[in-house]
Amino acid sequence: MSLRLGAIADDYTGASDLANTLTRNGLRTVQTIGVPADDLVLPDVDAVVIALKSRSIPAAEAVEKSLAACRWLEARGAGHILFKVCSTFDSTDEGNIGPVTDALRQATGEVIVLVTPAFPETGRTLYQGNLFVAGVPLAESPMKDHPLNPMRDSDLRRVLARQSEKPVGLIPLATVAAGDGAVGQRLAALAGEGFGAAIADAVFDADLEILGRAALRQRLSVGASGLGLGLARALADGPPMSAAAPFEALGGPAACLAGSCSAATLRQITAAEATMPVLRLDAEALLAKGGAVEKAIAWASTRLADGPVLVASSASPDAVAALQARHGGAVVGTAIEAAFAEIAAGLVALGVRRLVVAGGETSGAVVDRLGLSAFALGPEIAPGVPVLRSLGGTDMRLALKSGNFGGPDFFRDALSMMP
Ligand SMILES: Nc1ncnc2c1ncn2[C@@H]1O[C@H](COP(=O)(O)OP(=O)(O)OP(=O)(O)O)[C@@H](O)[C@H]1O
Ligand SMILES: O=C(O)[C@@H](O)C(=O)CO
Repeated sequence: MSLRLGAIADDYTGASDLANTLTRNGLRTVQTIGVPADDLVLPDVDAVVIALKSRSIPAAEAVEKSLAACRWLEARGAGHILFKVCSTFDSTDEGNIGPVTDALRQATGEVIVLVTPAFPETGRTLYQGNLFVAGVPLAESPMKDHPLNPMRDSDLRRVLARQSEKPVGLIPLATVAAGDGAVGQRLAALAGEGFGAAIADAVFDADLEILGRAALRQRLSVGASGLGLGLARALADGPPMSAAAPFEALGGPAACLAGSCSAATLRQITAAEATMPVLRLDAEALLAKGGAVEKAIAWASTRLADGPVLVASSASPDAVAALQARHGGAVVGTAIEAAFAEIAAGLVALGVRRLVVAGGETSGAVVDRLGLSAFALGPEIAPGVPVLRSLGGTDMRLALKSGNFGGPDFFRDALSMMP
């Protein structure tokens, strides 16, 4: 297997989002959970997306895991490495996008790295280095209230510079519009001036096609699914495909778990109440570890025979802030993720093989606890969210939804595509 593209994703939902985009744009792709074990048999593919849970861990650990993934991909011949970050650039002033980019740049022998989280299909666009989410500046979007990495600066040059060893420059939209040659010249000029990274503006998929071609002249780039689209279209032999083939039906009980507190997930949970039983977890009770997990599994066990259920801890920004003020943000996040991991294990013990999980960190905790090692890509449920089939181990169908992705009826839509 000699890979055309190797990707390192900083969370599991982001990895399936990217793998979906690569697949739809003509690259046969598989998603692995961490660096694959030597005995994991992978299909013949053009691209591997290694999913890490490295977005919100200490920067040094994120660097170490990302370098290990890079070494594995390069050993399989990956011609280009994409570090997949969130389309809302989720990170803090301590990292981890900057430190990982610096380390990968050095490991790949690059001088400067093209960076763009633009993903127009989901409303993420970049102009003058400023990120917009559905037309709203990042710092005014719901991302300003994220439980783990509130984003309160829309200028990504400043955001990335605060995390980086070297200054961060800009590839303005006018340069992008002038073509991949102009982008290459701008990168070379910035490198000559000592810049280590350049934020590239992009508003339309056509901009990302140009950036994909320019990025491929380098060993490394950093971005979200939009850049994945550009890279895949430049690398693929065939035309984009409209839809991946569905997997065979699995049947049996199905469940949804939501640990995401993103605005889209909150709306989706409310909508789900019309179509399935919903258990809203008491976050204080989960932290108290007084049997809340066991009660949630027992609640599900009496309902699963009648149809899918949804278990959610999701809360409004005010409630999240109040809980974090009482216990500390990291303590809260880790405890709730651990609770979801145990609930997922309990559901699988009850026979659940079809599972929808909302939230990147939540998905990471669940998938790790279930011991799943890789996924094949199925049809797209919503932009950025494919149906996944586990490879090796227990046969399962999953959907790992990024917090802000999906329409109001996402949970119902996902289950209908995972028979
Ligand atoms: N009621 C709650 N109060 C505080 N924190 C919560 C609550 N419920 C869940 N959390 C935590 O909030 C975090 C949500 O992050 P997660 O990545 O799962 O969702 P997201 O950020 O919306 O998704 P994505 O990263 O895919 O955009 C997790 O650490 C989760 O444990
Ligand atoms: O890029 C995105 O927005 C998503 O793939 C993601 O990474 C959310 O966790």
